[in-house]
Amino acid sequence: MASSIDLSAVNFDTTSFPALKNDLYLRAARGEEAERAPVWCMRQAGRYLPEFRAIRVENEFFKVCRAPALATEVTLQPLRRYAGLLDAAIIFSDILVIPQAMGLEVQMVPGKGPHFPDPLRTPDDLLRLVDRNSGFSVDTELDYVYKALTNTRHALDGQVPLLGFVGAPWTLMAYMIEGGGSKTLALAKTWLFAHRTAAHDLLARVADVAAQFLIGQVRAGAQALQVFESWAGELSPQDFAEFSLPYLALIAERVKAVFPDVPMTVFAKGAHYALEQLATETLFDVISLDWTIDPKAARARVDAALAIRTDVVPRSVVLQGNLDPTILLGDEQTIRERTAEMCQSFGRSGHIANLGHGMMPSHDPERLRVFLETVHKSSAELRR
Ligand SMILES: Cc1c2[nH]c(c1CCC(=O)O)Cc1[nH]c(c(CCC(=O)O)c1C)Cc1[nH]c(c(CCC(=O)O)c1C)Cc1[nH]c(c(C)c1CCC(=O)O)C2
Repeated sequence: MASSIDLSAVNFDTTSFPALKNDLYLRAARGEEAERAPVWCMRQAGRYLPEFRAIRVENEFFKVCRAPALATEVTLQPLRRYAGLLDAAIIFSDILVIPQAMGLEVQMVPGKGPHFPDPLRTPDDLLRLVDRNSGFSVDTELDYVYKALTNTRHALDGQVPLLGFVGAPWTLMAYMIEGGGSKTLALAKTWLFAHRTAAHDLLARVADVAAQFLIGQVRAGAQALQVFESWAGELSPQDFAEFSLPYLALIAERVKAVFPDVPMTVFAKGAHYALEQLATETLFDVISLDWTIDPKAARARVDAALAIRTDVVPRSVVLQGNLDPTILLGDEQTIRERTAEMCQSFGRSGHIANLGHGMMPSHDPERLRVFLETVHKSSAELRR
């Protein structure tokens, strides 16, 4: 199967792209009226799909990220399988391409996840990172992601919009110091409380790269952007306010200064304590929720926070989410019920349907189809 992909059949022309045929996601993300909630899934391309695993047999994870034809192929796999059911494509890549570009080695260990053989240990290790001052160019280092985006945008032929993404500074810092996944993030959090200046230095450098990278992704063809702060929930509200929020806000500000009309989503997993701040102190258009918060409560809190802010330009904030991904391990009847309840709970507007986190390798692809079909049906009924 993998060998049938022609690696030379690529198109890197960024001057013209096919016309968009389904703009439901973009309209919803901008807070415009939509006939139903658009739907897509985090990790919609991944190991739960046999066609993805088939590609991975012969191709190491980062090789797929770096070969535009392969990245395009796996990005399109869920679009093909769930024809007409997904309203967005997300480029196949990883948040860890930034630490790699900044000079750290990252391996993807089968069955274990990401592994940094030589992570940052002490503030002195910051000298090992390359940045703008050492002649490093984001656009050169990460050009392979731009090529994957451009080629994928052509291959999509306007079926749905193409999303680009980055990892947020705190989450990337945590990986760069922990060297992989961790239960407590004790090493990374040591920096917050023992090396506070170095922590801010690192966060600022990553934020700078992330903002430039997102701008480059739009130039390459991304039509909307998402920032993943997957480890926000490990921070107290006070520490989120110091070590995460300002960098999220900075990234959105810098991208919006160049591309004000490109919708931006923030997914700060576990940080529902910060909903009000995300809504009023950043320029993100969409806040993505995990499943630990009731959508109705989230909507009410965001709207209340926006209503009392008379000092900013009035804006609406769209919510994305938030079905617990493990519900897709349940029976079809339960998936239908819980998905319909979720749609109802988000209400008749301002919702992009998604899971509260990514697809898991143990998911049955047919259960995801039930979720997608149910969103189409219940959301349209709700708005009729
Ligand atoms: C934390 C994080 C990472 N990567 C990402 C995040 C943020 C989202 C989240 O919180 O889950 C983001 C990501 N990673 C991947 C995508 C592709 C696009 C999509 O959503 O379909 C996206 C958006 C592919 C991937 N990234 C990874 C895979 C599986 C690796 C493989 O094919 O062997 C995929 C499809 C590997 C990866 N990459 C990362 C981890 C922790 C792992 C291992 C996780 C696992 O075992 O499922 C870091």
